[in-house]
Amino acid sequence: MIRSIEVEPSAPTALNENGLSTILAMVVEGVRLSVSRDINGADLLYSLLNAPWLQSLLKVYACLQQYLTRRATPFLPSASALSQEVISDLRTASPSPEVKELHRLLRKPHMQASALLSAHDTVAQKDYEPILPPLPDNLPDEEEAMRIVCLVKNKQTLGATIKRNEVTGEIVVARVIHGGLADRSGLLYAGDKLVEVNGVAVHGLEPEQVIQVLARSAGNIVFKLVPISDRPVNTQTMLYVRAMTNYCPQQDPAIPCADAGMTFQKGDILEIVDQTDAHWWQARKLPNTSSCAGLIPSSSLLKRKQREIWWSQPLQPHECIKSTIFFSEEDDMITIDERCVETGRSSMLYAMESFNCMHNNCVSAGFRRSMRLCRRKSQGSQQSCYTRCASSCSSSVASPYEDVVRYHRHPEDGHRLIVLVGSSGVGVNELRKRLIEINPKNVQGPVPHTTRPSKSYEEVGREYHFVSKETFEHMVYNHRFLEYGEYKRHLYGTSIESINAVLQSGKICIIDMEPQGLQGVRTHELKPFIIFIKPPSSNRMRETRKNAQIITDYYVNRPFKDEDFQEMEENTKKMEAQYRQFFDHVIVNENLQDSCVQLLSTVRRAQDEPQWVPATWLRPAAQS
Ligand SMILES: Nc1ncnc2c1ncn2[C@@H]1O[C@H](COP(=O)(O)OP(=O)(O)OP(=O)(O)O)[C@@H](O)[C@H]1O
Repeated sequence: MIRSIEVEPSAPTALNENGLSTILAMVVEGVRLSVSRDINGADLLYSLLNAPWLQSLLKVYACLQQYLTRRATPFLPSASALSQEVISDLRTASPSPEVKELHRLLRKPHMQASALLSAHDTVAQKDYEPILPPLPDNLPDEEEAMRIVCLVKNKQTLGATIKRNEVTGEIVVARVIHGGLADRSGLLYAGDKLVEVNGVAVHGLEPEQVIQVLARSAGNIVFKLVPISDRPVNTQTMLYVRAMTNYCPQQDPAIPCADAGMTFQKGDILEIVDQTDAHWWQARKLPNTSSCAGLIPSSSLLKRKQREIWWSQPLQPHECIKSTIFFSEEDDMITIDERCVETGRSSMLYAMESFNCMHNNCVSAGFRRSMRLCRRKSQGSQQSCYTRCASSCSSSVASPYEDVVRYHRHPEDGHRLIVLVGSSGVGVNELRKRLIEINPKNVQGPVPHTTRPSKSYEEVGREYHFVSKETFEHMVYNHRFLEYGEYKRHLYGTSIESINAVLQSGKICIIDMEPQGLQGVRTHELKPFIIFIKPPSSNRMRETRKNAQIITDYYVNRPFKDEDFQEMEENTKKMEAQYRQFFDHVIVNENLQDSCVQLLSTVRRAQDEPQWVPATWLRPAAQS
């Protein structure tokens, strides 16, 4: 017969530190009575309630209850010293089993000075709650509600800026910098009115004079302030951006406080932690997120300046954007240096044929000697090949910050396109070729298109896709080429189809291209990972390129000359200055073998590890 177990009702027991145990004890007693009355299931319940693990849990619970009501204070601040004392006493004590066990326990490595007890002492000796000075008791009744804030000065800056209200003469906290001392204290807020700093009345003082008072203070800084009534709440979510321009607060006359500003360079990933101010955001530079944030101009502020300068520039035909713009005309503060290709003046001489890479389809495709020669010419003379213009070209150029997200390629997704960029002669082709040679099953270059007739030893679709001029021009018209050019009246180009063909075969596609084309290749379909190849110092170049040959217009190559190294260095600097924001990784090609290893591991990481990519690549619908 199943009957419910009845527990004698009793006066409600407060659930204090022993409350739960008491209730359970009563339940156990009730169940015990039920057992004696032979109620079905009571035996089981009784044994469950009496189980040792339940009793132990109750003890832990009771301890935690006690802990919640009491402040944790150390019994002594030097447990490790005491432990050493006990160990030495135990050596002379009678060797009972208890003494031996205690001795053994205290000598265990985790109890010794460097571990548990030492950690205990470090915590015990810290004073986490500095005693604040008592509130003055002679505060007049009519005075506004004041707050006394005491901050303990350390090596860190205060992390707050102040300004003076020119009408009232009041000194107000202008902004509290995220992660700074003031912010972490949680006691100072933007808008708080300062009344006194370390006992000095600040009304009517210049902000610089207040700073001097602060600088003089040693130890604690005591602020007397009228708190702001409505604290602004930062409800914005964290935003990550890639800087598309350089910024130096020290050269920015418009920044409210240069010392609170943060320098950044093109390509830096920034975590925007506060956008409350429409003009001045607070940001941290990744990967160092533990640091205090700094002030940076907001996107709209930079855009406005860009637009002002845009209209002051004469329009240049056939160019989407091609300008070197300065934020401040006087002092050269922010260089916004964008170029969205599509230049129309010169045709770049393009590919002829491979002279040295005819072994198989994988290696021969795309290694075009004459293309490298033409690029060298185009780099030297500032000419450019034709390149594809991104659909979002003008909008992305206008954005000083590009929204980015972490992208971790799913193993079933297509591989990311690997793009190598570098000054002519630096070793881009050599590295690309070697990567394909050591990984022919996994890595491949795209097969270029050409309008020239095929040679006897060439196979359709191996060295080139041989197409008619009409077909080629149709492809140009439909933006199907990443790069194309003309050489000896024949057209040559790298098409998106040929890249997709490699990617769809499940291989990693690797290309090299002129930096002017990077904007056009940065699409969500290709998700390119761009690697910049840099030369080492001229001296190291001289040493490492002793036996290297630079390709020439003739069939015979020649050794490198000092002028080549110099030119390479200059071109590298120019490329970095202009396109650095697009580089996901930089390899200094000093030792060829090391560079190959580095390239291989970088390519793997690009495919298998999370990377920052433009947010529009994962939300293409948002692309405008
Ligand atoms: N780290 C290195 N150490 C020694 N020699 C190198 C190194 N890297 C490349 N080389 C050699 O330098 C020469 C030029 O390299 P490569 O042809 O790859 O240049 P590139 O960057 O493709 O330039 P271009 O576009 O002008 O062809 C080649 O002979 C190559 O073998």
